[in-house]
Amino acid sequence: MSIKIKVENLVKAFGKKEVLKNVSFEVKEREVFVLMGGSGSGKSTVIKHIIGLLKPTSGKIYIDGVDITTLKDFELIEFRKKIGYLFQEGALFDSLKVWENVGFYYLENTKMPQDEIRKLATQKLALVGLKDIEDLYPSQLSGGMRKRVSLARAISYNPEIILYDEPTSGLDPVTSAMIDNLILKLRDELGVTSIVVTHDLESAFNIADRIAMIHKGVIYAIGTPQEIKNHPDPVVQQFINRRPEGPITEELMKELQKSNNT
Ligand SMILES: Nc1ncnc2c1ncn2[C@@H]1O[C@H](COP(=O)(O)OP(=O)(O)OP(=O)(O)O)[C@@H](O)[C@H]1O
Repeated sequence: MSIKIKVENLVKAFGKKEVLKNVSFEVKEREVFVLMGGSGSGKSTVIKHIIGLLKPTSGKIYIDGVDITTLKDFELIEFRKKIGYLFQEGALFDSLKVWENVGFYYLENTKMPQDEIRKLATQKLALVGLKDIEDLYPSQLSGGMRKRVSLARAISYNPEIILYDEPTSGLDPVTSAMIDNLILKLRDELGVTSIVVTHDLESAFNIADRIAMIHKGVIYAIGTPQEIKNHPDPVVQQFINRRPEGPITEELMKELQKSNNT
């Protein structure tokens, strides 16, 4: 399988704070690649670079062999059509109806008649298990429904790559399982390549072809779900077994002490 996304020596600093110290990984075509790590470890920052919303301090990001960090703004806009992005907080437009949110790309960028866009929105909504909500506004939906509407929007223009930022957070277990199935269905039926940022360990182990753990600004561990389960490193074991005590907590306490003393 060919390499769809390659992140090479990605470094990102916000002011003096270096969030990503040196992140490198490759995602193969049709792969479901899960990125996990503690809060604030830089997962969303990584995927914002892949869609070109952030520019690296240094490093390269290749999509289909093209280094997107060197693209001009108009080239980047064209390139983004390959990529669907499910924002962590959903990011729906409150003043637009559900169908307009889902069909936003077509309303903004094409001359497609409105009734066709609406039909397309209905189809995408059905894919995420929603119906008869086209004319509602986001404020009239539950959190889980809003998340699924965002997902319907992310898949509206049939992207080759989908970046999911915590797709199952705030969802009930059944809806979460449905989203997991949808991620796999998009891979199997449409050949989509996915990067999924998640804290939901059950979902991660269910859907991942490979899992990478980001810690201290680098890719700390990477492998198949089985390899990660059997990983000998105590940091990985503390994380995947949700243990409150261990090296991650100890490092955190040391950092807190250090900042209290300065
Ligand atoms: N635009 C920004 N300006 C300044 N700091 C930022 C910016 N974006 C992210 N950060 C910082 O970078 C760090 C990583 O943030 P990021 O959102 O990537 O983490 P995350 O791993 O996705 O966290 P979570 O799991 O809590 O969503 C955090 O300390 C955050 O405050």
